[in-house]
Amino acid sequence: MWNLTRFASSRLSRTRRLFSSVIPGPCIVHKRGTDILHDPWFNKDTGFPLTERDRLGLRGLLPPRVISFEQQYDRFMESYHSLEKNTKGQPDGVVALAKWRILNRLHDRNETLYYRVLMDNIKDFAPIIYTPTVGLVCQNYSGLFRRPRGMYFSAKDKGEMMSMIYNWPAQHVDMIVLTDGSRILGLGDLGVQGIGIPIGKLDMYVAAAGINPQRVLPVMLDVGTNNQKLLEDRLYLGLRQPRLEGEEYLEIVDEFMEAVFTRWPKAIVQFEDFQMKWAFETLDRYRKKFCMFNDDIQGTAGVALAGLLGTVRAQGRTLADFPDQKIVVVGAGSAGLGVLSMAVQAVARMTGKNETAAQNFFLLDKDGLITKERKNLDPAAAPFAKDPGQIVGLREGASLLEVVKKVKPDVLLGLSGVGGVFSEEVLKALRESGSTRPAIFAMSNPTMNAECTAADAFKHAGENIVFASGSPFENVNLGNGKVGYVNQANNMYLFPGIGLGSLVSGARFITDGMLQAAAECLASYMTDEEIQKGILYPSIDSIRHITAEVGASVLRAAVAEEVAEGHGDVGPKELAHMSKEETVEYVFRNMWYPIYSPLVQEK
Ligand SMILES: NC(=O)c1ccc[n+]([C@@H]2O[C@H](COP(=O)([O-])OP(=O)(O)OC[C@H]3O[C@@H](n4cnc5c(N)ncnc54)[C@H](O)[C@@H]3O)[C@@H](O)[C@H]2O)c1
Ligand SMILES: O=C(O)C[C@H](O)C(=O)O
Ligand SMILES: [Mg+2]
Repeated sequence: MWNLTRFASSRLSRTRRLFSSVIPGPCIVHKRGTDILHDPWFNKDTGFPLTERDRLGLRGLLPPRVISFEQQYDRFMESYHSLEKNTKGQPDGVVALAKWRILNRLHDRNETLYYRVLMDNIKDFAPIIYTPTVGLVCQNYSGLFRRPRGMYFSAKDKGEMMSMIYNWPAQHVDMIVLTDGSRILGLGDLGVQGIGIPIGKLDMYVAAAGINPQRVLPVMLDVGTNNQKLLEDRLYLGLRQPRLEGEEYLEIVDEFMEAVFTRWPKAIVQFEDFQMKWAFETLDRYRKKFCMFNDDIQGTAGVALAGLLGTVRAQGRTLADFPDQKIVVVGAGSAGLGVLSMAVQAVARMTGKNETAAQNFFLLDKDGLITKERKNLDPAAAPFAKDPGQIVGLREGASLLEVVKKVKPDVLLGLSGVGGVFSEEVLKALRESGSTRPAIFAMSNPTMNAECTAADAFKHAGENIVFASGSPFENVNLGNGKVGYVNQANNMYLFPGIGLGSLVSGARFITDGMLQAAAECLASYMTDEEIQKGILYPSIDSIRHITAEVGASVLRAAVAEEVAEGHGDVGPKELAHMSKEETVEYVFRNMWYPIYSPLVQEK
């Protein structure tokens, strides 16, 4: 079942080879003159060749010298590096926002150049356009706002959404990331300011999955906010009213979904950073009706499961030992429950036993260990609630320290949103773990919400641990030339491939089988050699390659489950006849790559 195919070490060179052959086709433009210069999709800045300057009415609107794409690229990187130099010593937040601004300005001006620098420098730039800086951007959004990006549907737009959706200028939309801003990373309810998250996620879609940036749409559903500080902030840009609840809330989301799928029936909607009750409710409500998924529940689960399977391998054991792993999950929200559900499914498949699949998993929330004695036990958490007395001395609401001391877990996995809950005492208690190589997953974002830092994990829990965090940390210098490797366990390794595979297969829905295929693909990507070093996930530098592989796995699962309807002129039968290699090539061929296309004026 878990067929761990090893990939050749030439992964990266293969990606480069596939893209080196991209020849840009002509691009039809309906505009002239300054309208072209002000359109970031068509704009080439000083890169317009003289022939195009003549044909498109640009002569005289630009300095005379034509600068090549490579020179423009170098010029941007030079200004970026001098900004780094000039801001040295300033507070981290100031530097991060300055870097975000310079990238955002390029994004606003010239998308081709922006996405090329993003792709080529993804390791350095992901922490700016994505977690952790995107969190800071959302917190300061009302002050940082200069020009809109994406669409805003508010509670005041009820009854108008079907016509509003046609205000979006692009004729085709493939990928939508939608939030209501109610649980932005671990930062809570940020109302309309949460729009930064769909923007950042879609930047990752373009960079990692090669989704055409002309076909993405970030969306904010503004149903109010319960964040008192924002309600009192005179600069706040969202609705100044408490969040809609119950049916009133669902009516807004229903209306939005109907509008989107009426205009773009083949679009995919990713729900992102919804508070738990709406995350589960909307997933349940729409997943059999529309092509959609919830990234925090489903994307996170696959990435965590791949990491958990990697951990078993890192202990020198076989995957058949996974059901014996004792796993303590801290955080019983949308992410924590999503992870446990997928882990339980994996155990049930491996052992053939459903009833006992959750027995080695322990779940805690803000009130401690969840047992069957919990008052108002959330039905979603019920399958993981322990029988009190099942483990001597473990009572309802036991603290994390008590649980770690008694259970001696192989894995401690945090999705609580609370920085530092893996305290020194808890980490030291993990030294008594039954595992030869305990694992710590401090998955909450952004950095200050991580359950512990990488340095503390290696210092207190021991140097032989495996460590992963949701936001990036530097590797830890353990002295004597030894390095504590830091993995980034973030759903960015899966959501782009889930979206891409669904898109190019023309999936009607996103099934459990497709999500499982995505997780298996990620789990099997790493070689034994890498895993032995504690490296559970690919380098972010190869995110485009892993995303293509994940996309192809998702596509094949969609075909196998008979939900693939085809894409463009490739029908379901042709998809079904493709070999594994052909699906990967097909996915690569469908990935957009930033390169200046010759512009042709529409007659
Ligand atoms: N790394 C990733 O890919 C990834 C993916 C999704 C979510 N996350 C992060 O996970 C966190 C939680 O997301 P969510 O959607 O599940 O949120 P949520 O609000 O639905 O759930 C949070 C859970 O944590 C529990 N909790 C709060 N304080 C706690 C404490 N002191 N001890 C133990 N449990 C505590 C709450 O009771 C709740 O069960 C966020 O910080 C988010 O950024 C990371
Ligand atoms: O946004 C991220 O970096 C991961 C995840 O979706 C989260 O909500 O924290
Ligand atoms: Mg999220």
